[in-house]
Amino acid sequence: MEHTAEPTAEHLWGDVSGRLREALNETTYTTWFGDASAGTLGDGVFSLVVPNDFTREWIEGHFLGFVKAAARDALGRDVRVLLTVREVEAVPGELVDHPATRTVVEPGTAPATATNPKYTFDLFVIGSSNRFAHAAALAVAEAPAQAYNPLFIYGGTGLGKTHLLQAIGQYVSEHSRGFTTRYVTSETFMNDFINSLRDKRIEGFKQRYRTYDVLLVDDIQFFEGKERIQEEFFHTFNSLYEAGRQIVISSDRPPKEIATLEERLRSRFEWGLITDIQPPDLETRIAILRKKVTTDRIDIRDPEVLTFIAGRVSTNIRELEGALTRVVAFSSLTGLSLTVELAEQVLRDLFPQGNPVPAVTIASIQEAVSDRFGMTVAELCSQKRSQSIAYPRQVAMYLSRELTDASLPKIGKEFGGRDHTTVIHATSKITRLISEDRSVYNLVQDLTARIKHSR
Ligand SMILES: Nc1ncnc2c1ncn2[C@@H]1O[C@H](COP(=O)(O)OP(=O)(O)OP(=O)(O)O)[C@@H](O)[C@H]1O
Repeated sequence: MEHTAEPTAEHLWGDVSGRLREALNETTYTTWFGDASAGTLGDGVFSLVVPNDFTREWIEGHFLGFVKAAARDALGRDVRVLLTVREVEAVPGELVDHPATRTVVEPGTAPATATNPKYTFDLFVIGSSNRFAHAAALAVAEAPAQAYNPLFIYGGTGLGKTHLLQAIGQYVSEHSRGFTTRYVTSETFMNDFINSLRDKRIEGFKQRYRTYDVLLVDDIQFFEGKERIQEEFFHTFNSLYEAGRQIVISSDRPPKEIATLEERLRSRFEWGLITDIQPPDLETRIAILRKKVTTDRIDIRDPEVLTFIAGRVSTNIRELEGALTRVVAFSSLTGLSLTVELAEQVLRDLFPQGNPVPAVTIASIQEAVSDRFGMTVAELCSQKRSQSIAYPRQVAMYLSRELTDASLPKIGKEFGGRDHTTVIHATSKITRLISEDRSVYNLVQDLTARIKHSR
């Protein structure tokens, strides 16, 4: 860089990022530096702003030398490089699952769970197992508070409840201008309530939750045994209902099976429509994989590969998608073509044919992962955030999400009482790394095989 005066931080970052791009491969660069931006430059210190602590720790652990060297080359002298984490604030009215009261971004957590853009009606595959739930959700989205109110959708893990709830939210936001929509997990609702009590802002909480035109509450079974929050939800429900606003609720079981659900709340849920989602049949599973292949632009020439995967993974769509991801990752990492034989090789240990596999527990995953990394389960679940512990923890959270029935809040709780957004962050990060980094892919494959065979 030719300069006489001190360049700005932006100029320096422009130069440094160009050098990093050349030194690292494109994927690595995008993964770790794609969201970085220039901070400040002065007094011999260059600060670089990154989106979260996970990225900060990873860069510090792996690339700090690179960044320093690139900055030295660009400036012609040494500077200290300081990484800082970007502050994120919730945007009022945005369709996010994020308690607006919580502004502190915990290290290692995703700041806000922006609604997944893929959770739309267009990308939801209809089959006999979900036809009715889909039709009810669409009717509600087209005419909030007119078709079915409340709409209660229940079904086993990974069968598309969150997808449908968020599809309603996105549809209303796009088609009914002026309508306010909020998607929350029941855990977020509860945390929001608790924080408002603590901060003496309960009026604000009530005002907010009681004025949404469409309120979508996911995984309501989390309210089980929590009387105070059930009472608050009861009042929220009544206010919304009386004001002609739409409420949509999901749960892993029907209201009558949620033990200790207050009777008056249970009967409110029965005012509207209760519908279930069942595990998809083979045809639907193949159609879901086809849709995913098209959406993600995956190049699969042999259609038998999808039939094979759909035949192996039968109950949980999240697992089904996970199986596809692994097969595709293995093929692209090894350069081998995507055939049924390759899929069979990748899935052999993970989804053995024939004998039904007993359920995997979070505890068995924690044991296998901590054993592999030479640490104790207590350390794995501790509050420590160093990279050497955070990474195994994220792998274990990813496996818990993929291989067990546990909900996001439940997984967070089992890993030292963490927020469910931490689990979302961990799973999306590891999902991405699996297809980019052979060692991560191998690790996840080995661990899965070990966990499945240890029972
Ligand atoms: N019918 C469908 N068509 C396309 N994709 C689907 C369908 N059903 C589920 N999926 C996909 O399967 C994955 C799991 O679905 P989702 O998260 O909505 O399940 P869930 O029922 O909310 O599970 P949990 O109770 O564990 O939260 C998502 O990636 C979702 O997009």
